[in-house]
Amino acid sequence: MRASLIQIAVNEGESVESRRRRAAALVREQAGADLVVLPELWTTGAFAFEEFGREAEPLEGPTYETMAKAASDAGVWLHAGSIPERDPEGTLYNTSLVFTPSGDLAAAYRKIHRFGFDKGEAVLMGAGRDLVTVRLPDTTLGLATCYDLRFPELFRGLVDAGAQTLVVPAGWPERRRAHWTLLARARAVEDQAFVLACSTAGTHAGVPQAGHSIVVDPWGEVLAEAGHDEEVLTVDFDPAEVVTTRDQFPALKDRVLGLEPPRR
Ligand SMILES: NC(=O)CCC(=O)C(=O)O
Repeated sequence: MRASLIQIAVNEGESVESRRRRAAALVREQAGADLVVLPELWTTGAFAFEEFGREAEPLEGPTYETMAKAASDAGVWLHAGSIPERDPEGTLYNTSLVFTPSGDLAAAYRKIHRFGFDKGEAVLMGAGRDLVTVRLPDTTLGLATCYDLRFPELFRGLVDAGAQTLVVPAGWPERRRAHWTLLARARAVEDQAFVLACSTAGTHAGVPQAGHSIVVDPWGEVLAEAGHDEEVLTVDFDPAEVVTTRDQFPALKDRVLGLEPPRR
């Protein structure tokens, strides 16, 4: 299976419309890949909080339309990263879109863990509640977004729902790049799954982005890692390795659930 992670640069000098056109062109260039992945909130930038309300779209808005067409033009499964979605009641969500090679929507995932503590995304956006998996011909994707990477229980939920390839679009800052790489590898090792983690390049809202999109195999080995700037990271992997790893080192079967809290 071939996956291409588009580590697009999100800089303030470029309009959302220009970046949307550029992202679509980059997706079309990946014809021949099985799966193409874009990062989190690449239209606005994940830290450009003031843009969320201004650039929010209905689910089937301009980014949806452009990406559906790009997926069908390229004939690829497309995880189109996430958009600031405005639902019919006016609530904003950080929503990922996955399209089939025919350009139909296969899944939408609203980010569950919002970043920012008492500001930014955490106060501007609503939280998703639903785990989302997507069945591809050769693997099952489990969807998560950026800050979700810090919450292993979400990923265990995805594994329990059948996920074998964990896809994590992000707008991760350079300041915490070491966490990004460490957590991507940790999720791969503990869940015995492929991790495809696609971040942004560039600088927006004064926050330099980490880049360093990364693909990790179920043994925790890094199959490919991008540099700091915009690039397309392409990797070939065998999704069946999830099954062999889980068979040969069946640690997931040793999970003990429902432990008692300490007695005082
Ligand atoms: N957009 C995000 O979720 C940023 C997450 C982050 O910076 C971190 O977890 O650290």
